Amino acid sequence: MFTVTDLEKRYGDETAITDVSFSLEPGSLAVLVGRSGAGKTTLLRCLNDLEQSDGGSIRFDGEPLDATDVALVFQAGALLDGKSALENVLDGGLAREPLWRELVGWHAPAEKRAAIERLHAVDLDGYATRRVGDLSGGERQRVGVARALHQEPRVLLADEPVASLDPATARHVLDRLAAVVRREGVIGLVSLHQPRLADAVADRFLGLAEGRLTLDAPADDVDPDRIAEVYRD
Ligand SMILES: Nc1ncnc2c1ncn2[C@@H]1O[C@H](COP(=O)(O)OP(=O)(O)OP(=O)(O)O)[C@@H](O)[C@H]1O
Repeated sequence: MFTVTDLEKRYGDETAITDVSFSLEPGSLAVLVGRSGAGKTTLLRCLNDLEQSDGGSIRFDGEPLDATDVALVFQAGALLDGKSALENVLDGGLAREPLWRELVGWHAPAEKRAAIERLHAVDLDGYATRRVGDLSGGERQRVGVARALHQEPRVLLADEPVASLDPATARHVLDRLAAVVRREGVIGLVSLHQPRLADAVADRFLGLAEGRLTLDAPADDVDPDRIAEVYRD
């Protein structure tokens, strides 16, 4: 169980998030919703250790979370365009490999097999040797998901992973992400701005309003009116 308790983050005098507490189960995808400025990115950055929180705790099965347990899905633009899809995914596992292997571009066969399996999981069979710079937005975003999975995280985070995609492509990327989260028993937390898409993939909803958690419920118990409330002034 992934447990966040009383998390707080301030920027100077401004409180970005406060009193944020929730728990998430392995193998489920939680969707984080909220208006612009509600604190979604701040929360995800605190969970990924990109920001130092000002209070509260983040634990996994009662133990403080190790930064290597958490992976953030790279935005498509953060991938290395000149490298192949497979090389970008392999980069996700660099922490497990000696530096010299990366320098000479040689990866252990087991790592390569695992990386190819990650590409398969996001429907990118046959794309291993394609240059990422030549892929479409949806394909690149799926490489980003495969790369994050190759870190073998316990917690997978994504900040608006489909913001720049058309609705059908966005749905496909999210469906693949949800499927691997469920199959691999990872804890998934993604922020989304499109309530319809959120409804299609979420196992649980978290909603932030002005830095406070105002919604935390299984998706089956949340109707569109309840989500609209999170966005209300
Ligand atoms: N580095 C920063 N320095 C100062 N204030 C910040 C910083 N980052 C975020 N904030 C403030 O914290 C609050 C929460 O911002 P955050 O980016 O987390 O919101 P968000 O819900 O992700 O918004 P959006 O949907 O627009 O991305 C906002 O008031 C924002 O202006």
